[in-house]
Amino acid sequence: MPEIETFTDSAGWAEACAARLTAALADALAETGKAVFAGSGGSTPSPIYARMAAAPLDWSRVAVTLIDERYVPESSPESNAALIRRTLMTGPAAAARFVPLYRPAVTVDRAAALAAHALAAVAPRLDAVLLGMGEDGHICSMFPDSPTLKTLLTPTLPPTVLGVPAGRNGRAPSLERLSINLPYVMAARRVVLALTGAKKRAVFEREAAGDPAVQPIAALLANNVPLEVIWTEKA
Ligand SMILES: O=C1O[C@H](COP(=O)(O)O)[C@@H](O)[C@H](O)[C@H]1O
Repeated sequence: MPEIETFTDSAGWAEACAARLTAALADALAETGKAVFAGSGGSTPSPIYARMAAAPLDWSRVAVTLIDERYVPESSPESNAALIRRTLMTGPAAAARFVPLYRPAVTVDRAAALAAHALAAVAPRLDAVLLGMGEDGHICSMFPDSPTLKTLLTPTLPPTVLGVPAGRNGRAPSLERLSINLPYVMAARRVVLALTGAKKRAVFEREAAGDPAVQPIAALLANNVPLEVIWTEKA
């Protein structure tokens, strides 16, 4: 079980997450002259993004992408791209280049192939990754019960982006999705998992000990992803 770094205040939690991620981007900029950040969507990361946006990085040399996306255009309130543009890519950070996962293609699988191609051109390796986790244990768009889960969790594939179908019979996800796969996370320079709330902490602790073939968190740990788990009771 990895250490869960615990913060009693949400500001300290957001600050700690942002500091780890921007330090990884600064290291990459110093070593290679460029850096790639992949962020999560959902309700958790906005305070982290607000703090990252204030970091004194040369954002013009940073590429920003997503760990997963709903298969919707940026005009949709479900769009993770819209969230990250609004909360991270502001002020000096607006100079960063955004690499979207969503593409208005004929199918979600075709869109995933186009996104994988675009991402590979700028990011054979991600320098800083911010993961979130749903209360059902999904990370990225690796949903328990999804037919794409096994492929997304196969550690021997090359890093790529895959289409994820909507769940059937009321199961998550409600929309088609796009997701990076486990090898992208495994190859990353630094990976932060930002958790909030007692329920997610309990899910994490339970899933960490689970079957890596069907539980994303267990798969990350089994494949030695250097996960930095940072938790606070309330965001
Ligand atoms: O659908 C998603 O959910 C997870 C968790 O979201 P949250 O609202 O519980 O913070 C998120 O990490 C992922 O990027 C997003 O697409």
